[in-house]
Formats: sequence, C-alpha cells, structure tokens
Amino acid sequence: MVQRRRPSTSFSTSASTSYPSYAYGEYGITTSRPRTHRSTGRPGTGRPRTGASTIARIDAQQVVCAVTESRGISPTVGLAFVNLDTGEAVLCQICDSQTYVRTIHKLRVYGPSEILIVSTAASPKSKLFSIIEENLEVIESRLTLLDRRYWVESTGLEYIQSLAFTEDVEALKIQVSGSYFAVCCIAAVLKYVQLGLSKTFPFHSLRVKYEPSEGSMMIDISTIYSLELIQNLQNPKSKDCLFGLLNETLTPMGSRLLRSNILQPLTDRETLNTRYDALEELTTKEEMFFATRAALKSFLDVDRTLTSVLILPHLIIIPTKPTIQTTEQSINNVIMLKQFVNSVNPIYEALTGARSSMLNNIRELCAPENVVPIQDLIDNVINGDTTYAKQPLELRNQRTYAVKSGVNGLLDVARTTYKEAMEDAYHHSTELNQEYNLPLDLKYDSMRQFYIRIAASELEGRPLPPVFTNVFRKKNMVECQTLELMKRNQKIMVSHQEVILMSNKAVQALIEEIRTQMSILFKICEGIAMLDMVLFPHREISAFAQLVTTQDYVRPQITDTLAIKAGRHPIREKVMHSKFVPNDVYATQHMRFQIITGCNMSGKSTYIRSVALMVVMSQIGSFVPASYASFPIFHQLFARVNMDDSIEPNVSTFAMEMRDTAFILRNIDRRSMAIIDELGRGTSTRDGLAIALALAEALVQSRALVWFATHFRDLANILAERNGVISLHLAVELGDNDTMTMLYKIAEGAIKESHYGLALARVIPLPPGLVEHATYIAQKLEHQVLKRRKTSTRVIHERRRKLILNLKEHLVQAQNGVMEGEVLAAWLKALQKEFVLRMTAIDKEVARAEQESEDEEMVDGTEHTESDHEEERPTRSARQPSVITVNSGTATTESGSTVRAVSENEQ
Ligand SMILES: Nc1ncnc2c1ncn2[C@@H]1O[C@H](COP(=O)(O)OP(=O)(O)OP(=O)(O)O)[C@@H](O)[C@H]1O
Repeated sequence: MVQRRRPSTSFSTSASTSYPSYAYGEYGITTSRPRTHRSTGRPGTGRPRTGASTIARIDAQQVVCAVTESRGISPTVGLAFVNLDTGEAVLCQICDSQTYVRTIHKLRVYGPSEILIVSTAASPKSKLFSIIEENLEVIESRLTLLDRRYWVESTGLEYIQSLAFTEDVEALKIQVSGSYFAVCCIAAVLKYVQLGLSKTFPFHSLRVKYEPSEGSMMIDISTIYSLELIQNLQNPKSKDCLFGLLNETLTPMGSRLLRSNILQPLTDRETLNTRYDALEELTTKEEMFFATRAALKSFLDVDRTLTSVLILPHLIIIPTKPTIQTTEQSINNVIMLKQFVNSVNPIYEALTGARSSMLNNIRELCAPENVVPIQDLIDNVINGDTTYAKQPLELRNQRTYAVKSGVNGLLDVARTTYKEAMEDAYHHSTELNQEYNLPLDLKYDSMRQFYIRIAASELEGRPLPPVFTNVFRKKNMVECQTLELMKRNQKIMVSHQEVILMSNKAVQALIEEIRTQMSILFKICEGIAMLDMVLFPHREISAFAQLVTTQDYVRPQITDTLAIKAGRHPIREKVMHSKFVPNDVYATQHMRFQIITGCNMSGKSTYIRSVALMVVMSQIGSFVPASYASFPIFHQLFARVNMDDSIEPNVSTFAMEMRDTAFILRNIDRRSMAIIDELGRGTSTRDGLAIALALAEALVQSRALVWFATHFRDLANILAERNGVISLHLAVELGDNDTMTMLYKIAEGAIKESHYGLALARVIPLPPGLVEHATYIAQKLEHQVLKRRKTSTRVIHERRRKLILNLKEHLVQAQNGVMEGEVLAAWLKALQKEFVLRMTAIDKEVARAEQESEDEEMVDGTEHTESDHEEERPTRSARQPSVITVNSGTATTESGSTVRAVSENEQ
C-alpha cells in the first residue's frame, strides 16, 4: 500500500460539508472544515460555548484523532489521538451516553486539529457523527472521513507492537485487550499520518498511553469556562484564572501538563497521595526546592525537539534528499538535545536525598547511567561549547561551529570563509559609518540577513545618501541596506550553507544513534514536566517566604467528607490579600444539598466558587488555600453560575439556564459535585422559584454534593426539612443608623434578615413613612407564611423523618467508628437523650403553632388552607385596609403594589 501514488495535496485545504463529493486519492478520504453553527449557535449535547474554543487547544499543535463506536443504547466509543508535535499517542475507550458527552469532553480536552471518522458514519449520518459535526467549531477541528478498511484491530495491534517503546509494549497489549474500538482507532490514525500526511514514526519511538475511561474527573466546557479554570472571563489575557495562578512552570512541557491536568483532574487516590507527598517534601526542604527550580530553568521545549528528531518523512512517498532548511533544523535539534541532556544532571543532584516515591522515581530517571551514554554520543560529534541560542544570528554561529573539526577535512576551510565573510560585513558597516558620518547599527534577521539601522533623529530631515537602498521607516528608526552589504550577505550565506551540508552527514548519523535512546529521553522529559508542574508558586510563598499566615496552603486529605477550615478563593484572595474573609465548609451525605442565601454582594458566588476551585486543585495534586481540607474524590464537576451579572434577565438567559440545568440533571450522580448560582433569575419570580424548587428536589435525589446559591429565601424554608438539605447564609450586619456591613462569613440557617431590600431602601430618601409601612406589610405576610408552614402535616412529617434519618446515620458512624465499651455506651445514651429532646421539641412546637392558629382564626374569622403562600399574598394584602392606604394616594392598585414590593424584597 505504501507504494501508491501520493494522495492529492488537498488534504490540508479542502472544505465541504457534502462529504461524498470530495473523495481524495485512493485512500477514500474526505475532509470538512468546522461547520457554521445552526441558528441556535449551541452544540446539541453541550453547554454554552462562550469563548470555549480557546480552552480546547493549548497551542497550535498538530493532533490527529480517530473516533469510532459500537452502536446501541449505551454506545462504546473508541478514540485515539496522535500528537505529531510531541510524539505522543493516547488511546481511550468510553462507555458513553446517547448525548456523547464524555466523547465530546475528551475531544475538547485534547483539541485535535483533525478528527477522522469512518466514512460509513456520514451517510446516513450517525448520531455520533452529527454531534461531532455540531461541535467542530468549538473544538476547532477539521473532520475527515476515512474508508472503513483502515479501521482494523490487527493493524492497530501491529502498530502498538512496532511503534510503542519496547518496554511498554507488553503492558500496553494487556491494557488494550478488550478495547477493540480504541485499537481500531490507532490503526486508522497511524495509517492516515502515514498515507495522508506522509509522516512516519521509527520503530519503538512513540509514547503510546492507554487512558482508562475512569481515572479523571469530567468537567464540561461551560464549567471550565465559568469557573475561570483556564481563562479569565473579563480579560482573556489576564492571569486571573486557575491556570494563570498555578502556572509558574519553568518549562513548556510543565505548562502543558498543568493545563491538561486542570482540564482533567485525577480521580485516583493513590496517584494523588503520591503527588501530595512529593509536594510536601519539596515545600519542607528549602534547599531541594530552590536547587530544583534553578535546574528547571535551563530546559527548552524538549517534547517538540525530541519529536522533530523522531518523526521521519514517509520514506517512499517523499524523497529523502535533505534541503538546507531540513539540515539546519536537524543541527538545531541536535544542539537543543545537547542542552537538554546537559540540563538533566542538575535535576538529579537537586533531588539528592528525596524520600517521596515520585521524586525518587524522577531522580532515578535522571541518573547518570541513563544520560551519560547519550551525552557521549553527542560529545563525539558536537563541540563541547555549543549551546542553543534564541537570537537568530547567534544560533547561526552556533550551527556553523557545532560539528567537531576533523569529521570532514573541508569543514574548517568553509568555516574560515564564513568567518571572513562575517568580518567583511562588520567592516563594511564601519566604513559606512565613517564615510557618511552616520551612527548606524548592523542588525540581523533571518529574512534580510544583515541590514542597517539608523535612528531617524540622526538624519535631521536630510535624505539618506543614494548608496543606501531598500529604505523604510519603522517608528523612530530607518532601516536600509547597501548593494555591497547584500553581496556580503550572499557570501556569508553560501559559506554557511557549505558548512551545513558538510556537517549534515555527521549530524544525521548522530540522530540515527540518538533515536535508539528515544524512549528514555521521553521518559526523562515526562518526569521533568511532572516535577515542574508540582512546583506551584504558592508553595514557594507558603513554605519559604514570610507570608505563611496569610497565604498558607494546606495538604488536602482524601476522605469521605468534604471539610474545609478557613478556605479561600485562590484567585480572589490574590487580589484582596488579607482582606479576604476565609470560610468553613462541611458536607456529607446528610448535608449534601446546601442552600446558600444572602443579600446582593454578600459573597455567595465567591463562597461556592471557592469550594469548586479547591476541589479541582486538590484533584490535580495541589495544596489548597485553607488551614485544613479534606475532600472526597469527585468524578464529575458541574457549575451553573452567572457569567455576567450585568446581563439583564431575558429569554436567552433563561434558555441558557434551562439548557445548563438539563445537562446537569442528565449527567449528575452521587460521585458528582455541583455549584448552582442564582438559578431562575431569567424568568418571573414565581416561575423562577418553582423551577429552582423542582431542580433542587432532583438534585437532592441525585445524592451529589450540591451548593445552591439563591436569592429565593423561600427555597430554603420550603426545603428546610428535607433530608440531606441544610441552609446556610452569608452574614450581614445591620447597623443602628441604617448601615449594612457585609461580613462575608458563612453562618447556619437561611438568612435571618429577609428584608435587606427594605434595609437598603432606608438608606435611600423615600417619601416619609413608606419604608415603615412596607416593613409592616412584609412582617405580617411573613408571619402568616411561617405559621402555615409550621403546622403543615407534611412539614412535620419531614422534620420527624429527618431526625430519624440523622439518628440512623449517627448509629452507622458509631458502628464503623473506633469507640468501644463504656465510651460507646455513654455516647449512645447522650445520643438517645438528644433524640428524645428534639422529638419532644417538635411536638411542642406543633402544639403551640396549632394553638396560635386557632386563636388568630377566632380573631380573623377566616380559615387557612395549605395552598401555596405565594398565591395567597394578594388576598392577604387586599384584606388589610390599613396597608392599602400606604401607597401615597397614587392610582396604583394598592394590593398589587404591596405584593410587588414584598416580592422584590424577598427576591
Ligand atoms: N470572603 C470574602 N472576603 C472578602 N470579600 C469578599 C468575600 N466574598 C466576596 N467578597 C466581595 O464581595 C463581592 C461580591 O461577592 P459575590 O459576587 O460573591 O456576591 P453575591 O452574593 O454572589 O452577589 P450577587 O447576589 O449580587 O450576585 C466580591 O466582588 C468581593 O469583592
């Protein structure tokens, strides 16, 4: 097959959505660019796409992915990604839902530049095909159809056998056994890379990884976006996001690893503990910490260098004759490799005495026995003082003198010519300077080579002498050349090319030898990326600077309970420093649904977001901003938060809310965590409350841990007695002289001061008496609502039930706990006493409420039903003549205006 004619070059450019009409070459490949979205502008399965595209892709990497699936009620999807820039292949097989949410998540995390799909999936379009097609714009990918014959399991296994690192092959074969679809995908991708992109990997040179579907937390794109995990919402360039906060990595590999970890936090307890151990050690051993950071500073983007050394153009399809550019690139690569290999030993030294298993493993990888043989290979060919340079002129010099003298007799002659030509160029610039009395600089760039730069002010308005050509002005500078300089440039270029071509043979032979060592080089590279990633900046601050008390981060425990003491929002606190008020968080199954109320600007969003951010941090192996923290491991994280508070509630806000909500409800389970902020704002108060209630009920049933911030105080009251539900609020202090102080402190129960709207209104000058009457009305209504709720048989039943369920949970804890004998007996007795007391208290409360109700009915002469209190408000207001006169004699329907005032205040 490889001997076939090269396929049409249109692989990279063609675009069409009518797939069958664009078949290329003999490989049955058709391509499509991302499709414009439908009028809804939203992907069918996903959540809002706002700005998501930039999240998917780290940088312009060439990643090709293949996707295929088994059909059925719960489809199994195989995926294989091959990154041509970093020489990495990832296989995964996912049991997905009908909405393919996990598949889309994986695609978004890896951000492939091209997605291959079986051609038969396009007509008729399979559901997977349609969903991928809808998401193309978000993923910024191109869709390519590939003939069915390339998706062959045996070919995939052969590729693994021949291309994976030798020492990984056996383990990989075991891992992928049973992952038929993933193996078919790797076959398809590698065939496409070979035939469509004309590239191939040498034997045992590819880092193949199998990623089990379990093993990482799923965070959908909207959550990534709204929690500002990768990007700040207001300013995409700002570092005020989780990635920006944590990314003090010193190597590009470390930065990439951090990013992919934030997008896919881990769910494996053991791996997380290994990371925490490493981190703990680094933060407590100052010398090791600084030595490691210093050693990391000299690493270049090794992943890319190794891969460009590694990937061969397809031998048969592309002629192998080297060009000047490819040869120059090869020498650059070897120089970079030399720098990499020389940078490894300082890491080995820095980690001397490491105790944690991760640091030890990294140190072992960096041991001299792994590195010295490669260093020897390089030193045999490359001059000892050759180093990588970022400046193009300096890099050209390094290239020219890279290969040792003696490998080619004529090399030294060519180098002498190069040196003389360079001197000529400098000499020429000195001559020009003297002849025209112009202070000029000789500059260099890769396109023009040497050129002349003169400050415009030096010319004082006079024109340049005619010897200067190609003149153009760049800000305050004038740039130009002379014919003589161009001639000398030409001479330098020719002599440089001669040196390069003469060096080529030795360099290619060296690369061939280095290729045999690729697997260890890649492993060292991975170890260094991991080391770089775990050295987060806050650790530097917390461990070694004087800010321990204000900025300290703590190692999280992994337990079944979420408990945070003095937790902080990692990004906000950076801006606010010591002004940020820390808060505690506690959640277990019997406190799994936490309703957070509070007035505007009291800190509700900040509180719930900080919990979610700390969870993500803990699951990537980072310490968290708190004085104590323990977390269960979450497998899914959902955030439905308002991204822009300034947006007026309207239909589209509502539609977005509902789509997000539907997404969450479809996917949430007991291993999930969700934060929901202000749901129901996009519609009327009553509908909003009803929707929030219905959603809350469903979320309570899901058994996930949920933080539900809301303005609907009634939600807290209505759900108060539900098992698993607790109410919290953000405290506010009301001063004597109509002042309100936000305390930003979380406190038990729903917000007490329900009329903070009225409190705020007192600050604003309104007609005399209005606020007082409004307060009276609000209190009266509230009293009625409260009374009815207390006597509701359903509520009483719920409260009793909750008490019994709590008792059960305590008994189970006692059974599984460490208490024994007399201690246990005493504890049980206390528990029993408390239970009896509480149950009696409920009974008494009920009796008292019933009595009060009877008394009032005798006064009112009315009977109350158990209907929705919201519904009753107009009736109540209408029945109160003293209230009706409040509205300063305007023509407004008084009962209506009264009700509206109360509703708004309560909201
Ligand atoms: N723990 C805290 N310590 C100090 N300041 C805080 C804290 N939490 C919030 N704030 C401040 O309060 C402001 C409002 O916070 P946030 O948006 O979380 O309130 P909110 O209750 O969600 O408001 P709204 O209901 O209007 O959406 C923040 O911008 C921040 O400046």
